[in-house]
Formats: sequence, C-alpha cells, structure tokens
Amino acid sequence: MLFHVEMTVNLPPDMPEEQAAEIKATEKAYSQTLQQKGTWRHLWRVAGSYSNVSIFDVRDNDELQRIISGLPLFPYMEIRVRPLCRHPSSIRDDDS
Ligand SMILES: O=C(O)CC1=CCC(=O)O1
Repeated sequence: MLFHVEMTVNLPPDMPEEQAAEIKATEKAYSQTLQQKGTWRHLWRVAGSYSNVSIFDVRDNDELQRIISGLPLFPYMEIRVRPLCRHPSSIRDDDS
C-alpha cells in the first residue's frame, strides 16, 4: 500500500543545538535504512520550508503507524497521511 505523507518539523526554539543535531542525525539514519529497504520510496524537501513529502510502501496502516511513530522527530512533527491508489490514466504499469 502506498501512502503520501507530509511531515512538518517544529523543533522547540529553546532546544539545545547539540540535542537537535543528534535527533536529526538519528532521524537521517532511520530514514536511510527504510529508503534502502524500499519502504520509504521517496523523500522530498518542500522548497522554502522545514517540511518533507514522502511516499511510503507498506503492508498496511499498522506498519505505517509503527514506522511514523518510531521517527526520532515524531514528537516534534505535524504529520498528514493520505492513502494512494492507482490513477486510471497512469502509464506506469510497474507501480502499484
Ligand atoms: O528534515 C526532515 O524533513 C525530517 C526528516 C525525515 C527523514 C529525515 O531524514 O529527515
């Protein structure tokens, strides 16, 4: 199942820089492991913001919830999830 997920990061302004850097590094490693597995298919920065747009390929809603709630930045993010299905005009037969 494919999901479009938009994440907006809102770190507290008083969070010490070192702590923020550590969380971001852990987040990067977490996301790169999932990207290598093909679970996190796309990761795009929304230009001009501290938001990303991502496409996840997961078994079900429970897997998506487990992954998203495990994000190190999860406590500091606003997250919007939208389920995707094939568009009838899509020419990409290899995508689902
Ligand atoms: O910087 C972000 O948009 C938050 C984030 C998600 C995955 C990652 O590596 O950073």
